[in-house]
Amino acid sequence: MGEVLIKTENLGISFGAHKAVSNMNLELEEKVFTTILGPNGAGKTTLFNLISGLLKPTEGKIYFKGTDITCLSPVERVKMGMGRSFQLTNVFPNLTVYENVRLAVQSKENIGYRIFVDHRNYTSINQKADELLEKVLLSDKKSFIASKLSHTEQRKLELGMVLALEPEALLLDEPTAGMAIEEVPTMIEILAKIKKTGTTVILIEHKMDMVKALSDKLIIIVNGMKLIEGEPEAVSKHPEVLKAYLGGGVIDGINT
Ligand SMILES: Nc1ncnc2c1ncn2[C@@H]1O[C@H](COP(=O)(O)OP(=O)(O)OP(=O)(O)O)[C@@H](O)[C@H]1O
Repeated sequence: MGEVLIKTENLGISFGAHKAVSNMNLELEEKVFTTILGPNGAGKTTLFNLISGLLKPTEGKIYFKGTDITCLSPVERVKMGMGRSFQLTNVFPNLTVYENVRLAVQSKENIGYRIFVDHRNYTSINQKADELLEKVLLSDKKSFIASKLSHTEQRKLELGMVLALEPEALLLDEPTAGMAIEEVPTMIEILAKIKKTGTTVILIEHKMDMVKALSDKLIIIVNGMKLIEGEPEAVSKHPEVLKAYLGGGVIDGINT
């Protein structure tokens, strides 16, 4: 078992009388690709919002590499090594693909506001930007204006920008949302490469091809609570999971 990177202890949040996430105890280990599954409204995105600091819990604690981060801001969590995609909100639409990624690399290097910078730094930034574009299969779109990209390409760009922050833990909320089914394999290819580098990925995803191809571990959430977790094969055969999803089709195909 690897080191626990993210841990939640009795984590919960209520919106008025509604408990969107409750009594959530998770241990997410480094280098493990974990997929969070659950029906619509189960609390998956809310859980991500809690982990990444966009929402403050009404109960419980969150730890990152053993440090209590419950009260830290999202930016402080990013600095500690947590990366999260934000559904295209971080892409600058009027800049080129290359400029977008360069800016993300620059922000990581913390030299964004320096006027006089050794040109060797720029060479290294350019090199990193090129590598990232290759990783997300966008090298051929480098000079395109971001707003002119297809939706799928924009999702890839967004991913490249999050990767520029070199996160140890990468939280991805439905990276294939809005994509045509034939475009899913390219996202699987990109995430498989990221997985190979040893990045810890926590994914929320409904597309079962993707879940099956990448997950080492599944966590099923229903009504804001963890129903079960474990290896995909075992989880998909668990009677409680079959009962919870009977007719829902949410886990169709995991064990085929
Ligand atoms: N800011 C908020 N205020 C009030 N209720 C909220 C808020 N955010 C989420 N909820 C509620 O919490 C519940 C969980 O929502 P959440 O978006 O986390 O579900 P989800 O599992 O991500 O669903 P989906 O798969 O549809 O994205 C829902 O009932 C939702 O309406």
